[in-house]
Amino acid sequence: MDATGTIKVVCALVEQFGRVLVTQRSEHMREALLWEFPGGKVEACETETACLVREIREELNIAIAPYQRLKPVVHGYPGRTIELIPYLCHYGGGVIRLHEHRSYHWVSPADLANYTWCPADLPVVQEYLQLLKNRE
Ligand SMILES: Nc1nc2c([nH]c(=O)n2[C@H]2C[C@H](O)[C@@H](COP(=O)(O)OP(=O)(O)OP(=O)(O)O)O2)c(=O)[nH]1
Repeated sequence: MDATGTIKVVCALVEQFGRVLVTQRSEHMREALLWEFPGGKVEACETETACLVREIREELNIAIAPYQRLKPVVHGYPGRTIELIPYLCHYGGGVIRLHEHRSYHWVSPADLANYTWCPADLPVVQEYLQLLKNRE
């Protein structure tokens, strides 16, 4: 959390074979059953990328290598505000085992718009689609 009370959350856009990994929050989590890019809250004495690597290993059992930070999104949920910080990541090995999430999909860019996203993720999806267009 920073001085304004905003909660810092990092999330990973893990890419493999032209698809990106998306996860569905479980019924027990806040924002239940909505889709997100996996990640979590940054602890006080941890870098963003170290946090992301740790969270993805803990939640999904895979290794990742973050390589590009995207534009952070500040979003107000009832009672709290988060700053969602996305990173493009390479998949670094391991077999996905879900420890917290309900489900996961490897999604092609054209299908990203069909998911029911956490509201904070909508600008991230838009930026990612734009970035892919510029890569062509
Ligand atoms: N990991 C992740 N969280 C997101 C995304 N979009 C989004 O709005 N969030 C929200 C959901 C949660 O409110 C918060 C992340 O918190 P978390 O998953 O680490 O923990 P939590 O709130 O479920 O659980 P708690 O520790 O507060 O009880 O950020 C996203 O793409 N990835």
